[in-house]
Parts: sequence; C-alpha cells; structure tokens
Amino acid sequence: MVSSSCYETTLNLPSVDLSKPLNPSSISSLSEACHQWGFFNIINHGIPKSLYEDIRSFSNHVFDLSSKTKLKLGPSSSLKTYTPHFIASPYFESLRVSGPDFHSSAQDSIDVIFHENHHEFSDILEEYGNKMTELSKKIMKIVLMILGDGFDSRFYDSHFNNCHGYLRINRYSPPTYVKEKETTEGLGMHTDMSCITIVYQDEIGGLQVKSKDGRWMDIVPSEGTLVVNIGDLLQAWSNDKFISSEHRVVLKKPVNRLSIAFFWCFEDEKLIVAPNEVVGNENTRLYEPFVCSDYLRFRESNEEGKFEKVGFTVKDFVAHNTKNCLLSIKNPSEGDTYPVQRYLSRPADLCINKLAPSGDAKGKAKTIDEDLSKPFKEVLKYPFIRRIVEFSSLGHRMPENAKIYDGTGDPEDQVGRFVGIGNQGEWPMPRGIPAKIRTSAVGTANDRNQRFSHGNNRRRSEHKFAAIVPERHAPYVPPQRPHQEFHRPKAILTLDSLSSNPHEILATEHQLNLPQPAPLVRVPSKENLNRYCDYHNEKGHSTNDCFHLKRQLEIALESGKLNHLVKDVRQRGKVGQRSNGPQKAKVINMVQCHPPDRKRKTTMTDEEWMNVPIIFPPVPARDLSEEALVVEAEVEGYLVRRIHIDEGASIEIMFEQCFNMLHPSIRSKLVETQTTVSGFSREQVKPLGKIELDVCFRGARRCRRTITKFTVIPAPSPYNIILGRPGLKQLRAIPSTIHGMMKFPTPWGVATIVSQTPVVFECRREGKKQIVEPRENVKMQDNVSPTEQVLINPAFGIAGSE
Ligand SMILES: O=C(O)CCC(=O)C(=O)O
Ligand SMILES: [Fe+2]
Repeated sequence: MVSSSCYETTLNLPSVDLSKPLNPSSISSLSEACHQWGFFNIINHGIPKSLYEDIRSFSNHVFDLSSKTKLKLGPSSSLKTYTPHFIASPYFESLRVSGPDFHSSAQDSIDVIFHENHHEFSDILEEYGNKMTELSKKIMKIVLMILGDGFDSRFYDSHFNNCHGYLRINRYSPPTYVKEKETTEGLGMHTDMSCITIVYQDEIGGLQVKSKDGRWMDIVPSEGTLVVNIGDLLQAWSNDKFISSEHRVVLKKPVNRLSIAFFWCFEDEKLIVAPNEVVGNENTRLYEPFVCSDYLRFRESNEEGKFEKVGFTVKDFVAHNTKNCLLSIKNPSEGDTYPVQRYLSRPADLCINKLAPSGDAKGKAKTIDEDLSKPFKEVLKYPFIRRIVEFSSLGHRMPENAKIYDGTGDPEDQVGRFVGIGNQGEWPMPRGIPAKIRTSAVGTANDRNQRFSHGNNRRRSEHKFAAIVPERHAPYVPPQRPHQEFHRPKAILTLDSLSSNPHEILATEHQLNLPQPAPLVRVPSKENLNRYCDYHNEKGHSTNDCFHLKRQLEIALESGKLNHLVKDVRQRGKVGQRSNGPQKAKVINMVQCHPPDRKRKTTMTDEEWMNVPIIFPPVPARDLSEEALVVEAEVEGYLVRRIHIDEGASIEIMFEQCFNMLHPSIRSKLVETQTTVSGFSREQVKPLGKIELDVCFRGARRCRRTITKFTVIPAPSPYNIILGRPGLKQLRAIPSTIHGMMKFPTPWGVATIVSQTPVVFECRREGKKQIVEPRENVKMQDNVSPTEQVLINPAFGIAGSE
C-alpha cells in the first residue's frame, strides 16, 4: 500500500517480488503507485549485494581521483562520461556507462583515467549493465500488464523491443555542515527522460518524490530493494495513466552517498503516440505524437554540459507548428500515419506552443494552430518555460516591452531582455526562478551527448531517420560562431564599415557561399507579413534586418572575405591580419577590438539576480591553492591576460605596457589624475592618467560587463591589470585563493572564473626578473604625502592622494 499522511513524510511504496508471479492484490497496489507516484520498489531482483560492493569500490577509485584527471572525461572531453561537481549541484558528480556494449563503454573511460588496464572494472560494469537490461525488460512487461490485461503481449514486442539502457553512477559529497533539518539538494527536482529508471540508493537515503500537493516524501532505502520510477516517455506513451513524478535527492548527513540510476529508454526514432487501447474509447489523447529524439533534444541544451533543462517535463514539450516541420510519419508499431510536428533545435527556437489536449476519441491526433491572440503562450526555450506557462494560466498578459522573438535579433539578447523584465518586476514572474531551476538536474543533455559518443546508437538512428524525413528537414546545423558565450566580442570592423548593406551583399557576393539558413520558426506577425527576407526566402522580416544573415556576414568580415567592401581603405585587411594569431611576445592578446560605440553603465542597484548565494565547495587538502589569482577578461574588445585579482588594492591599475596596446581611439580617453602610487620603499609613481573602460569577465557561458575606471601606471609589472576592491565590489565578485577561482553573479546565474596556473607561474617568473632589473620609469617624488597605502602586488603598494 502507498501510505502517507500530512505529518508523515515517509512514503511506503509497494514492493514487487520478482521471484513470484503477480497476484491481483499486488497488481492493484502497483497500479495505484504507478498512477499516483510513478514510483514502486522491487525486491528479489537477483542483483547480488557483492556486485554493488564492487561498484562502490570502483566508483571510489574513480571519484577519488584528482579533478584534473576526472575532467579528462568531463563535458569538454570527447567522451563526456563524467559530470563534475557544480553542474548538477556543487555536491554531485557522476560517471556514465552506456549500453548495449557496457564493457567497451566502461573501458573507454577507464583507459583515459587509469594508467593500468583495470579490465576488472569494465567486467563489473558490464555485468551490472546486462543484468539491469534484463531487469528492465522484465519490469517493462510487468508495467504493461498493470496498464491493461494482455497489454504486455499486445505491446511489448511492437513498442518496447528496441529500447536501450545506460547507467549512471552518482556520488554525492555533502559539505561537513550539512544538517538533517535543513534542505541541501544534492540533485535538484527533475523528472527522468526515460521510460523507466531503476535506482539503487545506498543506506544513506535522501531520494524524495514530490506529492501532488507539493510535499516532499522520503523514499527510505532498504537493503535488497531497488526503486523503479516511471519516466517522461512512458508517461506520454501511457497517456498519463502512469506519471513521471518530480523527484530530487537531499543531503541530510555529512557522508558521501552513492546511487546508481539505470535509464531504460525508447530508441531515438520512435514515434511516441499512445495506442488507441491505451487511450481508451472514452478518453482523448493528451499528447501530440512526437518523435522521441525531438523530446530529448527539447530537454537538452544547445550548449554542452548545460543542465538547466531539468524542471521541464514532457508536458512542456510541443513541436513547432511551422508548416516547414510538419511531417506525416507512419507509426511502424500501429501502421497508422500521423501528422507529426518536428522539433527543430536551434538557437532561434524561442517560441514553443503550450501543449493542449487534442485529438479525437479514436486517438487520431490533430495539429493545433498556434493561437496568436495569446502571446503568453509564446515562451522562451530557456529555463523559464514551465513557470511562465503556469504563470500565464493566471490570466496575465505579457507586458508591452516583452516582445515575442521574431527572428531578427540576437536570441540571447531576447533571453536577456526577458529575464531583465522579470527581474525588474515589470512582469511578476515568480521570484528566484533562475537560481532555483539552475540547481536542478539530470538525465539530460550530458547523458545524451555521452550516450551518443558510445556504441553506434546515434549513427544507427540517424540512418533510419533519413528514410522518413525529407531532405529539407535535415537536422539544423547552427552557423559556426566564434564564441559560444552570450556576448561575442565586437569586431574591429562592423557591418556599418561596409559600402553595401546585407541585402546588396547577399545579392552580389555569391563567392561567400553562405550556409542555408534554417527555416523560420514562427508565423510572422501582421506588421511583418509584407517583409521578405531573401536569405530565408520567407516572409517575416526584411533581408537587412535578418539577424542570421548579419551574423554570417560578420563571420565573413572577420575572416577577411569582405575586405574589398570596407569603406575606409586604411582599415582593409586589418581583421585578416589579426586572425593570424596572437602577436608575438605581447602580453596583451588582441582578439578583436572596436571603437566603442555604446557603453553599458552598471548601476549599483540591487538586481534580483545579484542576490544569489555564492557557494564554494569544500576543497580536499591536496587541492588547496595558495597561488595568486590571475584571470583574463575582455577590455574594450581586447582579450587581456594576466589580470591579478588583489583584494588588497583600493583602485584598479592598468600597467603602461597594457595601455599602450590599446587602440589610439581608446587611449585618447585617458584623463589626468592627481593620484600617486607608491611602492614599499616609498618610491612614488605619477600615473599617466585615468581611463574608463568596458570590461567583460567571462565564466563558462556566463559573463558580466562593467565600466571600470583604471589608473594607468608607467611601471613594469608582470601583470597587465590589477583588479582591486572597487572592481570586485562592482562585480560583486568573491575571489577565493584556496579554490583558485573567482565567482560573481550574472543574470544567467553565478559565473566562475578559474585562475590559470601556467599564467601565474609566467607572472612569477616575469616578476622575479623585474625585481633584479632596475625600474627605469619609477621616480622618487618627495612632494606628495600619500594618505593610504595598499599592497597591490608583490612589487607595489599604492597610495591614493587626489
Ligand atoms: O541518486 C538518486 O537516488 C536518484 C538519482 C536520480 O534521480 C537520477 O539520476 O535521475
Ligand atoms: Fe531521476
């Protein structure tokens, strides 16, 4: 029986004894559990305890390796089997092994991180993977049996025979201060993207499922028991007869926790449509037919390693309703042909229709047209979908300034605007959304990327798919972008520097061979109905306004292919020259620069996104750092290395060697200053002046831009810039020497910049050289009395006296 009360938070799930045939009473309690909770237990499953002990010992071997070693399998590696801390949560890390050949999948990872062969590890994981595969098939049949009499024989072979599985070993390492009474999430709320998931959790516990009334219920571990939960795909296939519940893992004790999740999934090309018998004559089909891989792509992020997609469920998923991606797909399992809207995953996929019940009682789905009179249904493919959809149901309208994305601007800017509106309270979006959703995770992008990097799953499915998808619906390949970050550094030459506009360039510069753009995703609004884009060959915006064309032209311009159109001949070839690589022996590396056109002043107002907790993980003794923090940032479009983060400095310093590398138009902004700078031995340096510059600090995928005032010093230094207390305050940054990193909030979450150890050593060597060499530019100035003296780097102290 499933039992819980208002006060009790422990969920007693029914246990299926796999060594015995099901009896009517166990069928009924199982059916109730699948419907109400989407969770049940299994016992006598035949997985020996010793196998779990072996996996525990293996996983300790792996997770106890240094971060550097583990990251060889991390999100930026080719295998991507390891998820490091701070992606799903600060306390969660995991390793995945994919079927059907679990041995070679495990061996691939093991070969990368261990010097010795360790085939015993792959043997163990193969044994576990194969056992779980068999178990999944068995459970799948039981679940079908519960769904309807004879459904196992009716549907198993035709629908579930091509399922495949992968496993993930999860280790949770809570902070030492974790308390039972407080909620520390090891893994945030999510639903699984599988048909079913089989979870082994060790004796520590912490797995919780959310009840329909929003309470978190503990699923208490019990030896010899495995937990099974229904995933999103089965929820959709069963027409909500079974539910995929939101669950999470909380950390209650300061001890490591191990769990192993085995995800059993439909094949990628599977058309998911609830069979008529499953829907039932008296019910309607709740989900439009969709292709499995489309849902997985919907859940996964375009950007590698991003976990923000969790918190979405299959209910949030609907394909795009453009005619371009409406296909007729024959369901091989049933023989019927269904209209299916394909989901095109691409940067501009920002509008998604809310799922609505449709289809007739006989189960024939019909496609619903987007209702343009309800703009709140137009939501961003970003971490906000769900909340916004729910929010819209309160009957609010989207505020005037939250324009629907129309394909002409930078999609990321649209996201930024949208978040900004929410944060400014102009749109009463529930508070704390980004932070909350950011912490949730799993079963997501990483897993899929990683799954495809093993075996031939991906290739096989793409091949099959090609047979049913016409060529014009080939998967979208996003245009190559020089940076995957939110703000691309601006080019030294903008499209405005050209003598032709985008429309003219498209018509005449055929040698550019621009890639075919992906079809537009939304129906044009009335006012844009007459605008035609020659690049897209579609109505909706004009060629000159086409963001995608502009981006392609910028790329062409940056690579020198449009030099002949540059208006000012003196500028021609500049970009091409620069792309030959960093300039020799220059400490400041010029990536791109531009005469500044637009300044984004940062205010010291309290934005909601600034007020998020910034957490640093515990550092094991061997990883503690005592090195200086040295990072890089973009300054006026230049990538400047050797920026020393110095909490002892009361102003921001730019050293002359760096200043001299800036474009003259930028240098001309230098203004005089009365500040003097003095060293330990009281030698004083008259600064060249002060200058306000646009600085952009980037963490992975997140950045912050500020206007920072630098005092320019004519003195040698191993550093280009010293970022002191005011700069840190402006960024609200928290540097940590022992972690060798700095963190700061951005509208998209907390960004982390890691200090670059080789650069630190480079600076140290350079610093030593400078100590022995005389400082030519340093003069003694006796007539100034410093009012404040602050250590800014090993070579200098500064004293401000304006
Ligand atoms: O660690 C656990 O107990 C559950 C893990 C989980 O929910 C998942 O990996 O999807
Ligand atoms: Fe899960």
